[in-house]
Amino acid sequence: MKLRGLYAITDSQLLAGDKLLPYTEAALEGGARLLQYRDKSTDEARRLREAEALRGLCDRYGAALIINDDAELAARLGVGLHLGQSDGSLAAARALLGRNAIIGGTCHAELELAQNAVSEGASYVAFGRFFNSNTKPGAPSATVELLNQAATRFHLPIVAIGGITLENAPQLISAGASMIAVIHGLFAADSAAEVERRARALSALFN
Ligand SMILES: Cc1ncc(COP(=O)(O)OP(=O)(O)O)c(N)n1
Ligand SMILES: Cc1ncsc1CCOP(=O)(O)O
Ligand SMILES: [Mg+2]
Repeated sequence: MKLRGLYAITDSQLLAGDKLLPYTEAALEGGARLLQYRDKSTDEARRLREAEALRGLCDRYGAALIINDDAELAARLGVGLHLGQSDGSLAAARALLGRNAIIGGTCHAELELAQNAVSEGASYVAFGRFFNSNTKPGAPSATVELLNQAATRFHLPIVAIGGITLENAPQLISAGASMIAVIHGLFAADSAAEVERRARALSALFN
């Protein structure tokens, strides 16, 4: 699958109640190509159930599901994985999930972290946060200039994350982001119809 376009990431607070499935379906209907299940809870049974439901949705829309943090869950479902710097080894995840799995790594604002991720077999490297983030305000901040440098140096998809909206996304795409990963700017919405509208507008930036 070509890693380009909107990368939607779930949030257990924004999607509380019965919103997880209708809102993520709306994001997929609007054009999201990757969907990350990001749930920090320890309720294994619920996490498995929700991730299975999201895998079914992604299959229907020709998108790919990525599990945040949890290599075992990704292996169990046969889907992709995103790992941060403290979430375990990318190389071990690649060995576990196989050569075709989509595996991404957080690189904050450091090209050297991206170099390591590439060496360990990452499918994409993620930089950010680029703007003020409601979801993760304390994440290290990255600049558009860094994105330019990364795009010149690395020949694999580059994901930008952190405070991304329809207004500020174009500068990241111009600087070389292959995907924009969005939580609040997509899912902090009053209705599924609004999520779909936002996803469509964000996806159209890649046309
Ligand atoms: C696409 C993408 N990029 C970065 C992150 C952040 O991962 P991490 O640093 O492990 O932080 P948490 O998301 O686990 O809180 C991500 N999840 N997705
Ligand atoms: C997980 C993560 N890592 C860096 S910023 C961020 C949060 C992105 O969410 P939002 O789009 O709401 O800023
Ligand atoms: Mg993590």
